[in-house]
Amino acid sequence: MSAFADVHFEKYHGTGNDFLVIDAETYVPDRRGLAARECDREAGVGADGILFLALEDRYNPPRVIMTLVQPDGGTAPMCGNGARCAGRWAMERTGSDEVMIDTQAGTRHAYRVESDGSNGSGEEDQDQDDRIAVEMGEPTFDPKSIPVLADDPVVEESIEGLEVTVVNTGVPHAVAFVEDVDAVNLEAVAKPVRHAEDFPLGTNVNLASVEGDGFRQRTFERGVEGETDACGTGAVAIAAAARRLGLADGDSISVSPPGGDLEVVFDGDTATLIGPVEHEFDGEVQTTHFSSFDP
Ligand SMILES: N[C@@H](CCC[C@H](N)C(=O)O)C(=O)O
Repeated sequence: MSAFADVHFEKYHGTGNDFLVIDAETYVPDRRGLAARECDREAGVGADGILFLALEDRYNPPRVIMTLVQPDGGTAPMCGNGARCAGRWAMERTGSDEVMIDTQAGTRHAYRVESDGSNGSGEEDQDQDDRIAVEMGEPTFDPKSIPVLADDPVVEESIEGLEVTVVNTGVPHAVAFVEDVDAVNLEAVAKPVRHAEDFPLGTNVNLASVEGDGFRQRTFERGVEGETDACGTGAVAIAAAARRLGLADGDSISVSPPGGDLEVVFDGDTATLIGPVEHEFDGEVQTTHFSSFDP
């Protein structure tokens, strides 16, 4: 026997990387099924994943436990833009300007970076104009931590015909620097790398090209199994790989995916991801409750 229940969601995006946010207090028996159905851009609401967020507001700063369920039904240990959206969600609920986010990749500090108001926005919109920063930890090139099957760090090596540098920024990323990200068929070059035997858990695949002082970004995401408008861990991966290859100096690196502009700031080797987050709209989706008891 089964019954339907309405589940409230809030839709957020960070530079176009979009998520349904569901309060983890809401009982959703089949999170995988809900994500597969509702992330579909034709049959469902459409999103790059569902963030189930459990707020613990008795702490100061408040804590949030973040679980990202992706459209393929799997969970990811970390999501940079998801964490920025989770940060905004918790800040809206608590009024706090900083929160701690518990992810499978570790606890991350998120905080509001106030807008200087120079875009002429009125007071009411000021909060939405503020950017959200998340401290992302230290990117690692250690093969075992990525994981990638190699004895030494994979730096500018060919995997499935693409010259990549491989780094973990909470999740695995392969980064290829190319002349022009738009001149490459991302899907065609990324899929073989995404599924290469070198990566026991698979990998996300990024293309980057130099633009001005920063980089343009295109990312093929594991779990979405397609290109997304932005990827935060991918932006950090591009910045970390660029520093390692001597393509960037300075502590602040701008990375621009199709959905907007991100900034990656290094303090030593520790990276912070900064960018806009928007609360788009709210709605209801249906979930199915199954019961084995049939009177
Ligand atoms: N969009 C995310 C990354 C989400 C996880 C990734 N698809 C994976 O499975 O590793 C981001 O902003 O970092």
